[in-house]
Amino acid sequence: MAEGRRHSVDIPLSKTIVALKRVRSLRDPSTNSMRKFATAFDNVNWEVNSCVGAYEDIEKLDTSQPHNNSESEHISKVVNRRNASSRKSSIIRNKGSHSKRTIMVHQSCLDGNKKPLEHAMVQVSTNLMKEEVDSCSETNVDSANAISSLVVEKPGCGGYRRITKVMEDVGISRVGSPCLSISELHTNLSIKSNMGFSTIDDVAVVNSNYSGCGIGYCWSRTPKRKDPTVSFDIDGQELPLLSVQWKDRGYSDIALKPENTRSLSQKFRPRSFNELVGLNIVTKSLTHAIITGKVASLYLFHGPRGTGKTSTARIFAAALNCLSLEDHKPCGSCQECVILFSGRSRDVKELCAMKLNHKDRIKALLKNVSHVPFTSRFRVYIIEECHFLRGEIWSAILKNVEELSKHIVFIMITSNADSLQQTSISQCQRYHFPKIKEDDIFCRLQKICIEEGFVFDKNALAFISGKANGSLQDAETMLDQLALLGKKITISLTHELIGVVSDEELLDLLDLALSADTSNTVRRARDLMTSRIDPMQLVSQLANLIMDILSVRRPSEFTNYGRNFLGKHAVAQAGIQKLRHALKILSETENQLKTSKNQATWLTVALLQLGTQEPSLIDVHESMECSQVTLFRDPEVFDSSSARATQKDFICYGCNKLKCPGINCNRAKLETFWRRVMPVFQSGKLRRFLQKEGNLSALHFCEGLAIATIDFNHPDHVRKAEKASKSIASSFQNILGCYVEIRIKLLSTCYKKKRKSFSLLSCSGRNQEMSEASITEKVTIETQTQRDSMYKRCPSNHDPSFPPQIKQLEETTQSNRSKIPSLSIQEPKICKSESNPSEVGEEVPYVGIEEAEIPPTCFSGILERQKRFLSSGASHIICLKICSGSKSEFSKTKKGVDKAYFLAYDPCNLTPASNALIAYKSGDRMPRKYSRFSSRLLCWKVPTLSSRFYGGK
Ligand SMILES: Nc1ncnc2c1ncn2[C@@H]1O[C@H](COP(=O)(O)OP(=O)(O)OP(=O)(O)O)[C@@H](O)[C@H]1O
Ligand SMILES: [Zn+2]
Repeated sequence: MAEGRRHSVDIPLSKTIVALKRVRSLRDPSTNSMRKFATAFDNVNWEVNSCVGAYEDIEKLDTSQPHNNSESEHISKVVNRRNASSRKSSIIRNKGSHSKRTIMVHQSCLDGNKKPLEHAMVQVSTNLMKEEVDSCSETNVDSANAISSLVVEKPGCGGYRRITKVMEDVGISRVGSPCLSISELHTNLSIKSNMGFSTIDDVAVVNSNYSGCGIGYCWSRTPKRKDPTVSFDIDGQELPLLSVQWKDRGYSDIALKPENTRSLSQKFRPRSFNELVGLNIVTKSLTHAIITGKVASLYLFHGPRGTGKTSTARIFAAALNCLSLEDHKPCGSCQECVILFSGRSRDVKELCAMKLNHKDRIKALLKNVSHVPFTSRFRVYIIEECHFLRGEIWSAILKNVEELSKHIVFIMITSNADSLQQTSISQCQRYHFPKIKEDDIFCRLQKICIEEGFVFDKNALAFISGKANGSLQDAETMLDQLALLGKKITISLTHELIGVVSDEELLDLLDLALSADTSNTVRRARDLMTSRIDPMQLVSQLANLIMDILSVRRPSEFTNYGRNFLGKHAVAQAGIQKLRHALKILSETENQLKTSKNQATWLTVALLQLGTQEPSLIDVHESMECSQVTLFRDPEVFDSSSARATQKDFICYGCNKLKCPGINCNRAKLETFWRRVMPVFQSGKLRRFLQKEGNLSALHFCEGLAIATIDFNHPDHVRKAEKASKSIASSFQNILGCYVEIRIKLLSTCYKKKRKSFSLLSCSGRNQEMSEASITEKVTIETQTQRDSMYKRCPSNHDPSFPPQIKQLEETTQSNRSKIPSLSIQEPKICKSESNPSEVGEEVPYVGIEEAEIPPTCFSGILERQKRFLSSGASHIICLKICSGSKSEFSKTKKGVDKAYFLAYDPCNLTPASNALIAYKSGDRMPRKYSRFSSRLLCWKVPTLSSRFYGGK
């Protein structure tokens, strides 16, 4: 403490109090946490000391309060016995669970209880190490017990009262703050004084010279003590271990006083193994360890957050030290239990790994650890977030843990066990804390509601249970918030608070999307996303709902509406396939949304894709029912199967038909597959090369063998691809799980070279040669097929009402196909109306964009118009996307927009059948990368898109 004082800055107490008040106002209203604002105060140690000026301030504030002699008499006894030679001091420490603040009031009333407070000082501690470890341990302080950190030595001398008066004057109250209100302070203190010393809860004696263990205060905020031989006042010698008196006087009630809690989580924090929910195995094992005395020195509690790891660690620590003679431990009422649960045990410390990540600190800890426990049987160190511990710190602990006393127990806690090194955890007894089951969470919430007298709707609780994602803590927090809105917890209130939509609304949206009702899907999705729900949340809700449907978990829980939906979409196999496809799209969309600035739009696009079903690879595999993996592993088998395969018929992936002539093959499906393979290529260079130059033109399966044909336009590219054929094949194999033969093809009659077809085995000399003639023939057929296919799919050929400009545009596009780039087609029309999408559609087919703004309505207008593409059999809906990607890049080029290209979503993956839109700046050349697609695309020139287009303001 002397060390700390050297750095002290004296500030009057009145300022301290004002600061306290300010601290309270800085509290984050959503969490009531100070974490956000704590930094500035982290190392501040407020202390009232013997500074004359400060004391005068206090005197001025209140001199009228009478002193409480009975309190002081009692306390002074303790003081004298404890350390007569030390400077006597009173310390008021106020440490909320998050606020990381300490208020210390030192009082030099050496001799008695009637002297007024003489000194006051606010100390700013620069004893960093100590402070940091202090504050780290504070993060775990149960705020319910925040008051127990109020430590007053000699409260009877009047200083305390004056201070409380000051606090009262500045209006500090307990509500929403880790500080007790003045009335609570008084109440607590008077209870204490009535109960005598043994009933101290909020009052303890601290020697101001005490410098502690070097680790600072533990979560229990127990004052540190240097010399373990100095007997502590509550050491069991003067007081019975299981004091009936205590129980009778409600000591434990005070320690665990539920009114002091700030949240349901704190109030209902479990204090015995029985109260833990969903952790039967863990509790059974730990209880058994205690009963049999087989206590390990190192435990690792890992699992998702909010599943009771910390609570279990505390209960285990209490059980280890519980003095009850019965098997049911912790009893909750013996001295050890009470002290521990009131958060003041000196032998059970909770530390944060982040703060221990320092050699000196861990040294200090291990040195300290070698002492025998103060009062308890076991000294327990609970180390939170242990995945932050550095390797060397782990080693230091592991090295020492065996040599340490048998009475030392480390409990490592983490929610991220994957990041721990195997060597670190090999010595630990590991306990996994699984996610809590929804039913268990539901029961727990119900119990809390009943105890709290909330009126509740069971559906609301069920909904919260599902939303909590296995975290009971999250569920309790949600309930807590709902309870603030009134005593009745209803499902609609829950939806509103949590920002989700009801199952009915979700089903409605899903129904529209699956039925390919484009305009209504867009409208409904927009309604939801503009006012009710965040796109990310909507994706996740939709995905969960589909999973529920697929798992047929809750059909009975669906309303009539839900059952109708099930009847419509989830009865036939095709419906199930569609839902699976939808789930897949949603999961891909979720990833995409994470980096997107225009989430609502992309989600709408994804929803529109739900109606267009493309059987996934899995489906193909299933339908083929082949034992691909075995065949892949066994070249001999492959050989024979390959031979058979060549004689047999291959199933085309594109059209799912045998002997596919390649004419009606669905190119889009191949393109989608090609796109899926891309991320699997480990080499970015190869990936970019294939993406740019290659094109998957065929994929055939037969009994564990797949043959993929990739086209290139230039012999150099073919050569390059040949070199990489092995890795291309293995990437395909990774995805398909079967043997894959890669055939590389030159897509031009100008290059009539002899080409090889490659398989993985080709590297071992089993190349298959294709005749020159066959290649040329196939190439010609394919290009012709592509053109036919594109022409057939042109919406204008099916839809007589299609605007003539588009027809003309398409014709021009066709005729321009050979020219690269073939860009100048048609001047854009400017969107006249932002508000009416249909008007936009009439004015400008497909694209209507105004220089200044791209209102969402315009965009939906685009989507609206694209419905035509869908209805005419197009397989993709393509949205515009800025190609250069980043907003900053756009801003840079905003003025001279010539560099800002607006390209269709990943144009590399477009096919003629995609009927894609591509837009680019007037007068500009399309980037070379995309130019080869220009012949396949319908092109418009568009004026500048504003930044609002992609989510800017
Ligand atoms: N298994 C459980 N049984 C009873 N209550 C639980 C359980 N899990 C969580 N809770 C509730 O959640 C609160 C927080 O739990 P606790 O701090 O023990 O979880 P944790 O797993 O350590 O979480 P974190 O990883 O976020 O620290 C408790 O106060 C309690 O109310
Ligand atoms: Zn006990």
